[in-house]
Amino acid sequence: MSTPEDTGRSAPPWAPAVPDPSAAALQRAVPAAERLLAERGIPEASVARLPVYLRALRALVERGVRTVSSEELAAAAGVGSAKLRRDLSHLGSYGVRGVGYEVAPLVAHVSRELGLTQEWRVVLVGVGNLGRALASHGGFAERGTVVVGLFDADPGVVGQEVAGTVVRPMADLAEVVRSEGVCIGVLATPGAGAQAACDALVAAGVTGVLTFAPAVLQVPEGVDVRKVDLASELQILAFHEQRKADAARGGPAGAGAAQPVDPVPAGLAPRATAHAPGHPRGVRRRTGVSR
Ligand SMILES: NC(=O)c1ccc[n+]([C@@H]2O[C@H](COP(=O)([O-])OP(=O)(O)OC[C@H]3O[C@@H](n4cnc5c(N)ncnc54)[C@H](O)[C@@H]3O)[C@@H](O)[C@H]2O)c1
Repeated sequence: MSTPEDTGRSAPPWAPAVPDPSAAALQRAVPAAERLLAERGIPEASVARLPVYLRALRALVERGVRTVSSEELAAAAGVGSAKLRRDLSHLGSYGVRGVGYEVAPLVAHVSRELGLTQEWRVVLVGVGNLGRALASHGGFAERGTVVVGLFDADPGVVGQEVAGTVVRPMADLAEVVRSEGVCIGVLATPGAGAQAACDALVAAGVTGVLTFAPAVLQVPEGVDVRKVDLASELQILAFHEQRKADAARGGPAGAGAAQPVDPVPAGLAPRATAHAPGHPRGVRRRTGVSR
């Protein structure tokens, strides 16, 4: 692939396009990553790498670095430089030959594309061990999100103060989502209560759900679910450790080497972010694989 960096094409204008009213409405209603996928046709894998680039770029800003080559930035982000150039070119962001990328403008550009220049208001449902830890996590604000409500179904939990916020009953959820302009909900309930809590979030008007619960959630078309699954991630690592151990013993699994007790299903390959566009409208979508 001939890259603009190689051909010396200059950087595009950084100024944001003036949004028309419908685009502005869409921006409020739909998570930024979905916009990148749906409107711009940017591959999901590329969108998923943008936060990684942003983290690496922010570290460069903190070190006072003003420009960075694609090779340096790719190394900092842990990807190949050709992939990085291709990903950033999807945003219309091209390095300049002999200079690379200007760091600060690129931070602003990627942040804007990821919707991080606006504040995303989030509610959290399920204020147990994990929910309390998440609510107390200070990193949300740095990433452009702010938790505006904590909710739980247990009357014994409702009314407690967690990280400076009083836990509210589920009956208040719809009102808070509406009045605070919330479009993202975080689920930290046990698996058994997850679908009911997810349904409550969706009924309240939430269109993006981040779930930590070990459950397959069903949501209507137009609602995005991302699943954080610690157990599966560990299982994937264990699978790869097993393969490395097999290779070190000089043969593939099966040549006398121990087999994984519970091999990782193909759909759980590392970084699997299957995007399944084009679901028939109105059909509830299963979310066994994180989107
Ligand atoms: N994904 C991960 O990496 C990861 C890591 C740790 C825990 N977890 C999962 O997170 C979940 C929470 O774990 P925990 O240790 O905090 O559990 P917990 O029992 O301490 O807390 C769960 C809370 O959810 C509330 N709840 C249950 N059903 C509800 C519903 N329908 N609506 C609203 N609130 C409801 C309960 O009242 C409780 O306060 C579990 O499913 C656990 O498996 C996931």
